[in-house]
Amino acid sequence: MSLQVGIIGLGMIGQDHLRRLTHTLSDVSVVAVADIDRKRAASIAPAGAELCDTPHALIRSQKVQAVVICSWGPAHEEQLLECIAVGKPVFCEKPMVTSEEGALRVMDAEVAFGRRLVQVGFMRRFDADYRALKAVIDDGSLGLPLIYRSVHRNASVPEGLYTSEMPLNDTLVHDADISRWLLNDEIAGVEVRFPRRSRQGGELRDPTIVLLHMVSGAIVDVEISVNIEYGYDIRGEVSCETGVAALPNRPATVISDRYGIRQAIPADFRERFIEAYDQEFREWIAAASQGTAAGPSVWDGYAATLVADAALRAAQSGRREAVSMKPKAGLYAETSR
Ligand SMILES: NC(=O)C1=CN([C@@H]2O[C@H](COP(=O)(O)OP(=O)(O)OC[C@H]3O[C@@H](n4cnc5c(N)ncnc54)[C@H](O)[C@@H]3O)[C@@H](O)[C@H]2O)C=CC1
Ligand SMILES: O=C1[C@@H](O)[C@H](O)[C@@H](O)[C@H](O)[C@H]1O
Repeated sequence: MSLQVGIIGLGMIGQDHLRRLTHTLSDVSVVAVADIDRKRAASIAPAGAELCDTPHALIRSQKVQAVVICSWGPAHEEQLLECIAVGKPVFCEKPMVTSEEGALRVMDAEVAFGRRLVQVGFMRRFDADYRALKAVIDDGSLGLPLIYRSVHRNASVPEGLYTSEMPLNDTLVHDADISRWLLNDEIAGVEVRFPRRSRQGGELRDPTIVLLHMVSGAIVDVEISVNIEYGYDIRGEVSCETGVAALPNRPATVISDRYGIRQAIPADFRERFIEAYDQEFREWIAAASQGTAAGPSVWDGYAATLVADAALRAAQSGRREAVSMKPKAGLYAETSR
């Protein structure tokens, strides 16, 4: 029987995930939806799906075996805690939560439950190119990783809705997570620098440079630019002791014509990571069907939250700010790597 899923939040990414769960992937059916914008939910709900008045009603619905959370970040904690309270597997979009205290509450609840239920939406880990890059680092043929450059460029962000804090507490979480995963390391400290401001973003403080100091001593430098205009551009390059491994540009048709040689650039994350999101959900469906979760865990969501908090502090202080994690619970021993 297919996994009966309920989706909370049917905005941009919720609709994209609804499409893949209803049209692309197998062994799954969307049986319920909820959104504080009821009209939106009603207009988007697939035929036959229950339109729930609240996330609470969706999570408690007898029909729903597993939950997908695509609401705004500040709503995630309450919804996650409720899923854990009823023992339902849950996929939660990033950011997992928006405070360290919130991350610890979710972690305590899952640890007390005694089994992993939560997968966090760090889709880069499911991307074939990032997986190939990690395989090269892990096989050790280039020696130890020393420096990782992570470039994260968005064509644009919604004016007025995307604030100057968001490069650090919304966008950076992907680079922080992929750095930990690629380098098999944890983040010990964070520095933030602001280069010349781009005129593209109006009042927005953009771009941003973040240095992530890893426990091993490796350093990650992250460029976050959110108004680059030409497309969505994600790059990564790992300098190791005896070689360099780089993430390829997205394979796309190369056009040669009178303007030169051109390769299309993805418009946004939905296009660039379309297969990664599909694979992320394939693996989620497989684990949730067994009543559990795999992939990026609450521990990883907690790590990303601490890094976001440290980055916000570092932006204020101009200094390196420490990231200090609690000891890892046994439940998360097998995850992250
Ligand atoms: N992994 C990824 O690449 C991406 C992740 N995201 C994350 O997904 C989440 C949603 O982002 P978007 O779809 O871009 O936002 P959005 O604003 O387009 O959609 C959010 C939807 O959730 C609903 N909502 C908000 N609070 C709610 C609540 N308490 N209960 C029920 N419904 C609620 C809103 O009415 C709206 O329909 C965010 O956490 C965002 O960071 C977004 C884009 C890409
Ligand atoms: O999660 C995402 C967005 O919320 C965020 O705003 C973008 O910067 C990221 O690239 C995208 O993956």
